[in-house]
Amino acid sequence: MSSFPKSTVLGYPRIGPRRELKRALESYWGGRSPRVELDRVGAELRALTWRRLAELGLEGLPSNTFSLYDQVLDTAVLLGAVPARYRDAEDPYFAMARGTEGLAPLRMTKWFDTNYHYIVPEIGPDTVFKLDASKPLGEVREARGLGHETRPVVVGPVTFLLLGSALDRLGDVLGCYEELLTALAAEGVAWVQFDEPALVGDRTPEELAAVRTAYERLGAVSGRPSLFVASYFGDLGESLPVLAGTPVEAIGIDLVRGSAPVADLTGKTVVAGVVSGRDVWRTSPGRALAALGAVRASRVVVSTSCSLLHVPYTIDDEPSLEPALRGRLAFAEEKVAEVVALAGADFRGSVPAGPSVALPGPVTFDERGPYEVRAAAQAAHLRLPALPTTTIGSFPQTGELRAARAAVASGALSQTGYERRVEEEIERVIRVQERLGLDVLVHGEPERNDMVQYFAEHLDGFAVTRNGWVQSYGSRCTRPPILHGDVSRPEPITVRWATYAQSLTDKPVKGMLTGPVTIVAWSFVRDDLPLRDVVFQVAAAVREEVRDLESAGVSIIQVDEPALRELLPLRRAAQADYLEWAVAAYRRATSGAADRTQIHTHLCYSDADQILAAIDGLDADVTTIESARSGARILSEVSSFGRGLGPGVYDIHSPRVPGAAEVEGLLRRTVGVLPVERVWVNPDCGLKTRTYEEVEASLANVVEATRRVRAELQA
Ligand SMILES: Nc1nc2c(c(=O)[nH]1)N[C@@H](CNc1ccc(C(=O)N[C@@H](CCC(=O)N[C@@H](CCC(=O)N[C@@H](CCC(=O)O)C(=O)O)C(=O)O)C(=O)O)cc1)CN2
Ligand code: MET
Ligand SMILES: [Zn+2]
Repeated sequence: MSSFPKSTVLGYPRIGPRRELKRALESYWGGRSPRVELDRVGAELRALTWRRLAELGLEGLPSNTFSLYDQVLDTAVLLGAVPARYRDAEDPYFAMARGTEGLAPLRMTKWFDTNYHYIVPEIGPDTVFKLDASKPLGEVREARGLGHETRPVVVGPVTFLLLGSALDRLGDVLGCYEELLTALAAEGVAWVQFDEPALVGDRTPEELAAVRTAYERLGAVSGRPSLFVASYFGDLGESLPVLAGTPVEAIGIDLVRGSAPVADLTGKTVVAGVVSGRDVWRTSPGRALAALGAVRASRVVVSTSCSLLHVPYTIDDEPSLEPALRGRLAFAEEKVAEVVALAGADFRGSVPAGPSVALPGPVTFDERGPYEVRAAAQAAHLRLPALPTTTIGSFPQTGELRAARAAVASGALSQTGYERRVEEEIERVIRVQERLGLDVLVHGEPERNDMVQYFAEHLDGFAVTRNGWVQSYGSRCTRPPILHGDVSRPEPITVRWATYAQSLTDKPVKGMLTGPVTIVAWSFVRDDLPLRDVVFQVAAAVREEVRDLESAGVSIIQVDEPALRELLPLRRAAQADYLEWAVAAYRRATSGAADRTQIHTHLCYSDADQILAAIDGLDADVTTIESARSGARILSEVSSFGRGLGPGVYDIHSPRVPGAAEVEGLLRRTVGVLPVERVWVNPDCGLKTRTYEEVEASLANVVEATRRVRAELQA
């Protein structure tokens, strides 16, 4: 058995330093380039990654970390878990990821507590697992052709099945994993990495037994490669002794989120994640060496805390960042260099650092009146019809708008010219909504590159990047802002666009803000303050914006919190505390509004179930949530809120235009469950990724469906 190389990373970005993969994918999907071109770009990106990692001196190179869409979807394909309805599609892989005309895609949801989304495996009792190892084998061979020996990375059986809610199929799936090990051994592969992030969550005794069964069976495969089970995003807790009791040779432990295990792991290799894959800060050598020194194992390998998928490629691509800040930063390439440097240091006998102390957060206090009082004041002021229709905020982000922003950055377009362009777009959005007959209008958010980055650009304490793209799902990326100092709002941010929009119409226009939890969740955040203190600073800035919008005459203000669920700690023991301060921060941001100002909030993930009480606690006058795909279940659960509710009447993630009858059906179901006077009618989420053609057709049907249901109410 070969020993584990002394330095490694658990995974690497794959979208390309200039988003080459995004462009190749979108060009292929749009029919503008052939499949061979997409495959050529993929091969080039893989070669670039291996070459770079080797140049930086990393010894243990991973493979199969590339993906054309998502590594969980790749695992489903590896195991043959392709639902029958996709098998005849022209391209089953992308059909599962994105759907086709007439075929809805598989569900997509957040990867643990990150802003990365994976495709949820659909596994039923009839799923026939059958190994197709062409991708991992292909990457191993491809790397070898380039002179690199690699360690293929595959989502492990327990995590894969838990994500697919099908742990009962363990016995069947293990057959495929056994075959995979045999195939990799035949290829001369020395080590294989199974990612098991699900093991850092609370696991039942049955689930722990599944871990034991899985790795005992895989450990018994004769002639197999050495097994490395990687955990990340937290502590293994009760899963660690279970794993340690199986024949796996190496265990990956997140020493940034988690702490060094007290257990003696003699006999095992520990792949110690001391360089964070979740932030962009340089690693403190003292802290890292102390963490490494505290591990008791036969061999300690230096690694990242998780895949580097969640950070941008390199700070070399950010020449305009302030030098003082730059010096504190490490993106993927710089983190690899840190791993290599730490692996070259002698860390035995280093002393553990003292634990950091959390400060108590500010308490909430409410100035707003009780809901009944607010609702009456708002009704008198707004005079809305029953079943008011509205949208979630953004309208299509056209290529023209993006190009205009790029032109400002390059100096080809003046700031005034750009602002005029934004105003034209706002006017277009207002006219479209008036023509459609919507009741509560939005300005469409054309001035925003992103609902978080835009605010970061206008707040002190944040820096933004030029090329710091991180994959969010498929070809979609974000540039998470860097929250590095105390946050404050030098001047109003959205007021001029909101008042401009309101000046064009007699219908109420909603002001549109992003909430403090979401701004922080979708940024890279300083680590010298407790997260909640940072969130409260952002809440104070949002609160000022709410007040200024109100003073400018805006009578409905929406404060979005789509990431409220995402930051929920993976362990139940920590959840109540998080939810308490997150809700308090939201109320801090919104409770400066007068009773007659209507506060809306928006959340758009189907797995809201676990945080319903917290959503209720936000105390928003109106809550719009995703529901078109999750169905009636969510309706009955939110019916107890006792305030306004807008369960989405159609899914905006697909280009499909819902028929009026279909929307009418959903709406009838909604008013069957919720008191009609509290129901709002809206799509599931913002419309920025759609085209005007799709949006106008869909919204026309929403308005028509609402008209039909209203007519009956009056009858
Ligand atoms: N931060 C964040 N997280 C989120 C969401 C969100 O809206 N924001 N929504 C959920 C789903 N996730 C999403 C993530 C990204 C996108 C998305 O559409 N991203 C855009 C980029 C948005 C952006 O930053 N746009 C910039 C830059 C656009 C650009 O590509 N510009 C060109 C130049 C312009 C041109 O000529 O086209 C370039 O830089 O090369 C702008 O509009 O200004 C993309 O990948 O295409 C959508 C949803 C959950 N997480
Ligand atoms: N107001 C935002 C929008 O409509 C909310 C999006 S939630 C991901 O785009
Ligand atoms: Zn949304």
